[in-house]
Amino acid sequence: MTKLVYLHEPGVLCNLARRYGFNEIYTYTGRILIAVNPFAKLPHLYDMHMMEQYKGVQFGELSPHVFAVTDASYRAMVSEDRSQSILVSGESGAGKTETTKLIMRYLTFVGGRSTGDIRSVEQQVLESNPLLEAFGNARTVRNDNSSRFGKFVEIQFDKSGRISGAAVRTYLLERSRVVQISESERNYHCFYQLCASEQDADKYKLAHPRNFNYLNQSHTYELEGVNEAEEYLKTRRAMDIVGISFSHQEAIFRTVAAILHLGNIEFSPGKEFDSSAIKDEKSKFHLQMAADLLMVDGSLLLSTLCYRTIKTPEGNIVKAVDSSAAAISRDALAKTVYAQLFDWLVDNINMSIGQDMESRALIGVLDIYGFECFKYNSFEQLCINFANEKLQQHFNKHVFKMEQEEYKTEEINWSYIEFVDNQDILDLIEKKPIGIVSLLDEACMLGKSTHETFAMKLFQNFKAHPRLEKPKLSKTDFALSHFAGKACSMTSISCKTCLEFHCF
Ligand SMILES: Nc1ncnc2c1ncn2[C@@H]1O[C@H](COP(=O)(O)OP(=O)(O)OP(=O)(O)O)[C@@H](O)[C@H]1O
Repeated sequence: MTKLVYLHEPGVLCNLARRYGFNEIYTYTGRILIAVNPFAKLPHLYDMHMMEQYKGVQFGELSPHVFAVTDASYRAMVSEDRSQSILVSGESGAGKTETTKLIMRYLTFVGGRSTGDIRSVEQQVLESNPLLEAFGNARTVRNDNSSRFGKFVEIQFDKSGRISGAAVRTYLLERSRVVQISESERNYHCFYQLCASEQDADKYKLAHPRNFNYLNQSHTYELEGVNEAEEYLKTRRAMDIVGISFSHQEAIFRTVAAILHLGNIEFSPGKEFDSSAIKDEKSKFHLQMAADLLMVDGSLLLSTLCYRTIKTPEGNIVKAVDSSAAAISRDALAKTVYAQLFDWLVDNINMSIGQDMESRALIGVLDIYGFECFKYNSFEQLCINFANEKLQQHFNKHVFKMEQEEYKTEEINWSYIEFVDNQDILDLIEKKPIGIVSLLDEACMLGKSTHETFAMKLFQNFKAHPRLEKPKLSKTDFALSHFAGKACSMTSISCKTCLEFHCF
């Protein structure tokens, strides 16, 4: 890419398209590898012969390839005795998860496990994939099996450069999906698998997904070519492999079923002003089911949803909430329980794979959502885009700031590269005591905050901030101007995210 005469967006796109036309899906921009998803199996690109070709070869000597990047990272770790990271970023369906798997395969090839274990780390991490996918993947408009969480896979090495352990760390699980799904999309796969599981579905009083509010909002139940009952058995098998006991497996699916029943509890206005009550007999049934499955007291669960406790210096005050607030509490509970279940699963996977706490160095592969900008954006998009701004800052610091400092000290003659520093937007979001996150924290702590009061406070504090905009027709939305794309040091894409404020 850097050899192009005109280094601008049309030139870059044309170059990528022409190379793609010759089945060249990889292209370098300096040390960055751009991959264009082939959406076709290209086994010759990834076979043993290919891995052998790239092993130990100087970066840039052979055609651009994900193995070359991984090899360079491995060599740097061994020669500099320092941990390395590979960032895999892109929009949904771009091929991040596939690329992460290829990186792991290559690392196992060059650093094969030292302990004589028959199952390689790659195998173990891959074997845990069906489990992570059942609970962390869902159908989106872009991808039938879209990962709805970020993942940092750590491959740990001993002093001789052999793999000694691994761990998976997950980030930013899309919790909102548990209670809310858009048209043509689905909730997490595990819900549909359990509904199709026949005996277990009967045991937990489940039925077709159309009967559950958390699954029927999008009217999309099936995935092409997927048999949910078979997938359920695969998930169970993956749990066996990871070493999750039968009783724990039962507890996991009890929790999944409880969430579905929780979603069917509806509220109506209570007798007193601003209070709520359970709506009807059907809701009562689901409340009792949810309580039984979660092993809690049904009436206590109901009062937890219909009342809130405010802590004051004089003691706790219990206050009734209206039916819409009770429904928000119900959804918050469902999201929290699901997120905790997911984290628990990840911990179990890590115990099974085996981490090496004393590893010499590691190679981390970060597979994470790129910038997101939908028609309606929520707190989750704010977090995802903030994470991307942080990564961009890290990249700027290492590729531009530090590199150029080094040129300066070594008195190398070069022309200074202009880059957009995104520190201002990071400050806007994270600075204490006044930044978006601090103001949100404050709003959540004050009982009387509303979307309007939060927005007002935000605009009062950042009246003329170049990265913050007030959309014309709304009193509660705000827009952030993000910067992405500078990673290629040539494109600069401005992404505006309108965020509706939600109190969590
Ligand atoms: N290198 C590749 N070779 C062949 N097919 C690929 C390759 N990379 C991606 N694909 C195809 O693209 C699909 C989507 O890829 P993947 O799931 O890795 O995307 P993603 O970027 O992780 O998406 P999401 O963010 O939604 O999880 C895969 O199921 C696969 O069919």
